[in-house]
Amino acid sequence: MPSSMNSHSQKSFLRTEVRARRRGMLWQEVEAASGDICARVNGLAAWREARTVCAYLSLGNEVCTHALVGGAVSDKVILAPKSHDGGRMSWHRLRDWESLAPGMFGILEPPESEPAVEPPCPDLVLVPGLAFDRLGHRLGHGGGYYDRFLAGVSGVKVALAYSWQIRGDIPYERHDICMDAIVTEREVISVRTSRL
Ligand SMILES: Nc1nc2c(c(=O)[nH]1)N(C=O)[C@@H](CNc1ccc(C(=O)N[C@@H](CCC(=O)O)C(=O)O)cc1)CN2
Ligand SMILES: Nc1ncnc2c1ncn2[C@@H]1O[C@H](COP(=O)(O)OP(=O)(O)OP(=O)(O)O)[C@@H](O)[C@H]1O
Repeated sequence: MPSSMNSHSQKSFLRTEVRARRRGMLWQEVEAASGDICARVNGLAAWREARTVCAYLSLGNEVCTHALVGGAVSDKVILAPKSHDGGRMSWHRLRDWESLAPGMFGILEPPESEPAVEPPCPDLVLVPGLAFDRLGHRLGHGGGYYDRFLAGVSGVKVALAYSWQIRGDIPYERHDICMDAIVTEREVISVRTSRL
């Protein structure tokens, strides 16, 4: 990446590269790695002990959260987001998979009948992203959705990523919120061990 770029241009440059690589993954790769990643999440005390979890619902070739989240709806309060204009998300109880329908961005969202939980106060948040570094910096799609939300969250922030999404060259800015851990198919990267 050209080092003369400012962090805004560097982010756009990296987004294009990472999106293309992720779109090129085979579904078998997505499934296999997602299974390994979710098994690692299941092994974390922070996950097992969490009563309320804010979880992203995966789209396309993102690390698939459907099995992990679907398996937890009976013993945790799972909150899933609805995206709104202006980079904001509201969080709604996920009760059953059948009631979900694609919303903005084509991502599955809870129905209008499910009221927003405000504030959501999660013990743990499952965070999506395009790329991360080992210090917990995150590159997202650029809407500021997760930065805005996470700025007010005190629960443990756990990102899910393929090991190739861990890089040393993530541009970051003051508003970017760091992850507490990043779980890949190969390892759990604990940025702040005390929180896991
Ligand atoms: N699952 C999920 N929910 C999220 C995010 C996210 O990254 N993942 N976002 C985080 O900010 C916000 C929405 N922003 C988004 C912006 C662009 C794309 C997108 O273009 N995704 C795919 C294409 C998906 C497909 O295959 O149809 C891509 O990366 O190629 C997704 C979400 C809020 N909710
Ligand atoms: N806490 C915040 N309050 C207000 N604006 C914010 C906040 N965090 C980020 N933003 C704004 O959101 C925009 C996008 O930020 P950034 O490029 O870091 O997004 P991202 O983390 O890649 O996106 P996303 O969270 O949607 O995946 C920026 O213009 C930034 O100023």
